[in-house]
Amino acid sequence: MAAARVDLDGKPIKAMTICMIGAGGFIGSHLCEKLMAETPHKVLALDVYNDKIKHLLEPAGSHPWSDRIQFHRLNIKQDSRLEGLIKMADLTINLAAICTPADYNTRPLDTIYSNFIDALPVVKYCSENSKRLIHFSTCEVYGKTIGSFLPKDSPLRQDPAYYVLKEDTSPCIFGSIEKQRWSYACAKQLIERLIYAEGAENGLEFTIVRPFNWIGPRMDFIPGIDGPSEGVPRVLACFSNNLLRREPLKLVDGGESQRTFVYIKDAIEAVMLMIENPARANGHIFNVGNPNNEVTVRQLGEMMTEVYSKVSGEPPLEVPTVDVSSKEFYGVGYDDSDKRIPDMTIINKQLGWDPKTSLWDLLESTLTYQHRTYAEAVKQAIAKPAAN
Ligand SMILES: NC(=O)c1ccc[n+]([C@@H]2O[C@H](COP(=O)([O-])OP(=O)(O)OC[C@H]3O[C@@H](n4cnc5c(N)ncnc54)[C@H](O)[C@@H]3O)[C@@H](O)[C@H]2O)c1
Ligand SMILES: O=c1ccn([C@@H]2O[C@H](COP(=O)(O)OP(=O)(O)O[C@H]3OC[C@@H](O)[C@H](O)[C@H]3O)[C@@H](O)[C@H]2O)c(=O)[nH]1
Repeated sequence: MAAARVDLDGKPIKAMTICMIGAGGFIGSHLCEKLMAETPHKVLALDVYNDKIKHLLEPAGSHPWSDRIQFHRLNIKQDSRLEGLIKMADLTINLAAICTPADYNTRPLDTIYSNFIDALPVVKYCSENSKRLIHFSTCEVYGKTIGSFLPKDSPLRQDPAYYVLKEDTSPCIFGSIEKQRWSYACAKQLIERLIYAEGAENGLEFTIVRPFNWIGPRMDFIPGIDGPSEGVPRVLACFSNNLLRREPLKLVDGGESQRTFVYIKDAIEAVMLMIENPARANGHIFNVGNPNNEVTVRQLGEMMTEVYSKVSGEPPLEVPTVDVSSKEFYGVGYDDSDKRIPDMTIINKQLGWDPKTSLWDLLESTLTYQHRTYAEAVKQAIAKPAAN
């Protein structure tokens, strides 16, 4: 298996050691799984939690990859082991971040520290030790589309030039400072600029990834089951929680915002190409999303209701959705990206990557997982509310 691996230019791929920061999260867990199952690479997995990668780590010594993955429980905010681990690796991948919108306006300081200040030493150690860095940014750096500022009935709103998001030409458009929603996007933008400058001035070999709503199994948590009862995760987990509890799905401000969703397994293929094709990936910023999977949040809710009914065998609620204001749901300072369609030209040209999975198919496999993993626990929690 390992001997046959070649890169996009037909050259053999050498086994490498990867320092993966935030390896215990949603994306990290899928990336670790893929690296263990299909490559000879070693992973130094850094995180404060490891629940989502426990199946790869335990029981110790029982997997064919046991000697290729090592978990290091550490907080990159304050841990002197960080530089040593980066030095031991050929490549560092930084996924660590606060990246849940409910936090951006309610914990703006933690959000800014996590996405900018805490990422600084990682960039510095990579630059000083001449180590390659793949840094996870976000599609939120684009903010709002130019088209959103046009009059509602302007025909220009139909012109892709006013809404398709391109790495090298689209501006970054955020709301005013009191709209603290943008604390995250702004911090991510500044760390992107810093990494880019390290590349330009000090020769840092970097790749920046801008994920566009990657979704799939193990994303976030179900409140009161494997996360805090009052916690507000991202939309996939919010809607899954509502479906599992047979509650109407809450549509923020009418559910009019639009998103494109990409299946985590498709997106991980793109990251693998970046890891194994440094000559094609270095110095680039890549959108990673699925422009064909665009829906409004309302349409997402309707589709998830239909798919969940199919996979669970339960009929949908008579009133499947309810409207809620953003102030009520997220608090003051919330704002939203109106529309997010990634331009795919650069990733397609450099890495030949295209997403494959339709929204219906990715929801079917993801909601089958949600149902199998959580339905019983949710039922028990509902039956014994006092114990929770
Ligand atoms: N999932 C998406 O669609 C999406 C979209 C845009 C951007 N991103 C970016 O991708 C990255 C990963 O996202 P995810 O969806 O896997 O999120 P996640 O929250 O599931 O994973 C992040 C992981 O980082 C860890 N972490 C955070 N701070 C840390 C610290 N100080 N020290 C050590 N570990 C720390 C967390 O414990 C968590 O396991 C983030 O940078 C996020 O901004 C993700
Ligand atoms: O229960 C809910 C949850 C969310 N929503 C809406 O659904 C949309 C998507 O919300 P999500 O929480 O998934 O997150 P967003 O797409 O707004 O941002 C995400 O995008 C990229 C990443 O950087 C982050 O993971 C996150 O910031 C928003 O319009 C939100 O208002 C609901 O209508 N109801």
